[in-house]
Amino acid sequence: MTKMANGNGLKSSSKRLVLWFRNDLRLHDNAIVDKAKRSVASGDCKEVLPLYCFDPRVFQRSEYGSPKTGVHRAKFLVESVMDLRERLRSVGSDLLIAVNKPENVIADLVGDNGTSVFAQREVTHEERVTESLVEGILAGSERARLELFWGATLYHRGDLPFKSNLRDLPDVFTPFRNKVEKQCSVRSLLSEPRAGDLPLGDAANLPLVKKMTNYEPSLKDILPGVDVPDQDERSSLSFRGGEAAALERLRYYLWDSDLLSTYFETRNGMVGGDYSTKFSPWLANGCLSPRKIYHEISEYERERVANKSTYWVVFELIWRDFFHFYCEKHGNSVFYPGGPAGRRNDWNNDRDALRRWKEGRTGVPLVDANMRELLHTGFMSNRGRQNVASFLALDLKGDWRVGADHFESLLLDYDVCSNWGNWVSAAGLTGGRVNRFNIVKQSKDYDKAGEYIKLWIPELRKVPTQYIHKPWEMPRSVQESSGCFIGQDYPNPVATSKAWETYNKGGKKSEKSKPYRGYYEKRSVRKEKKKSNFEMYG
Ligand SMILES: Cc1cc2nc3c(=O)[nH]c(=O)nc-3n(C[C@H](O)[C@H](O)[C@H](O)COP(=O)(O)OP(=O)(O)OC[C@H]3O[C@@H](n4cnc5c(N)ncnc54)[C@H](O)[C@@H]3O)c2cc1C
Repeated sequence: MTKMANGNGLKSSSKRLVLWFRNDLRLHDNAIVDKAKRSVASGDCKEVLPLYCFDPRVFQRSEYGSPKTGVHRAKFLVESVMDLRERLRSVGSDLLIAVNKPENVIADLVGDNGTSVFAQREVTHEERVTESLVEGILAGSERARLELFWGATLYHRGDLPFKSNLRDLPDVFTPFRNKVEKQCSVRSLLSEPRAGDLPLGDAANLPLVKKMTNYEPSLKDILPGVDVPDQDERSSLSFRGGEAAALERLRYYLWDSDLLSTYFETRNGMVGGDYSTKFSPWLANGCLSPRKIYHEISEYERERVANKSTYWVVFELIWRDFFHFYCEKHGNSVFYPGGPAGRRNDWNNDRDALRRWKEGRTGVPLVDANMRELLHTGFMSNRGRQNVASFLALDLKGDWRVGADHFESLLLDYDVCSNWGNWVSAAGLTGGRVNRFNIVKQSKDYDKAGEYIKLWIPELRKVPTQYIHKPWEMPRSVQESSGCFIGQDYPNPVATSKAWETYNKGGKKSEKSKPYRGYYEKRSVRKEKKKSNFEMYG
């Protein structure tokens, strides 16, 4: 008998299973659910206690002073957890919910006849520390243990064509993609539980279990003193957490709208819900399995059309896998100032510039519009993320970790590997190529008429298109007629780059212009195209 069991009177005649949900808030294609189902079916256990803990450490302030989880993501998370409970109830189970550290809660749930705790394995520092703390607690009992399962990626960790410690995992995407596509296949989906597959058993009557299954979490419990803002009407999508909403979005994007078939052409947009899949918040919380998306796309390709667009969503999911495995390989160095490349730390700490970047007041419209969208909604397009990250790290030379931390705080789809991996890459610290974006060129290419800029920067609404990408060049008379005085209604740019001058005011490219004709991405596409039609920076 364990100390924990004695303390809490959780006596039971059968072996208990605690399903500790983390970033896997779904019933479909879920490794821990599948294993639990099989343990029950084989008679190995009769009590399954699904559990979710709102860990207070995840809601504290970061070392940079930001709330680690901002209000938009916290709301999405509560919705996701509540949806999981609904789905568990629909199969005759329930979800125990606590606002407490997992190691404390799990200690209280250990039964006196043996307990296994199943959880999805994570790869980054803080998550692994929590795993060790749970392990430490269970080590006090001979008959309790933690079992970790792989479940976050498209390709299973165990199927990778690399050494088990990932030392030979390529540090750049293309060789990684080539190898996994050639040598691995995506596993089939794990089946969902049916009624009775996950019985609470006798444990259902325990006071502690009753208390936790009756508990309805609210945002006030996990983020005390923080009010939930109304949804901004300019939001690209009305994101709602949970597996049900995730599957709805999947159905909409593939089957109801056929948007999948044009993804390649639309994916660089910035306005509205349809330009890209918007699967990321659900993927990050595990409400949607990447394998589910993959198999659904295969079905779509069989039934409707298979083209570059249908492939490209899978390609993006491989990017997601790449950063997951990259972060596992490189460990804590992805959080260091010099990144895995170990470059000397020469990032500046101009607080005013960093603050202006965060608030969307740099005076560079494409950057500001994106930063304001993030602040108000918790979302930003991939195009936007690439640009604001490049601007911070390579134009302002600001400490990229402040940027990554700000994203961590605000993003609805924050995923430790996708975020820190993309940031370390944007800062040029992976050892691979450095993608410095020409912000003005990008603005002209992807927001030609300034529709996106005007949506998020009302001060610029009357500015003629000719000046919308570089308002600091507006003559005084135009500032007057558009009701926007630079330095007064809208700031002077915190930084500019010589490269931005390489395009004429009308938006035409100056043929003689140096120092980087076109932005890096285009050049790399041309180079990569020689190898494959499907190669491009994601
Ligand atoms: C600085 C920076 C930080 C980022 N932080 C995150 C993050 O915290 N969480 C996150 O999910 N994505 C992050 N991304 C990647 C990407 O911007 C988002 O996944 C994408 O914008 C989400 O929108 P979507 O679901 O419509 O993507 P789609 O274009 O529809 O792509 C489909 C899916 O592929 C995956 N994906 C696409 N691009 C990438 C990429 N570059 N890296 C990893 N996965 C990718 C995502 O899971 C996405 O949902 C970041 C990118 C940058 C440049």
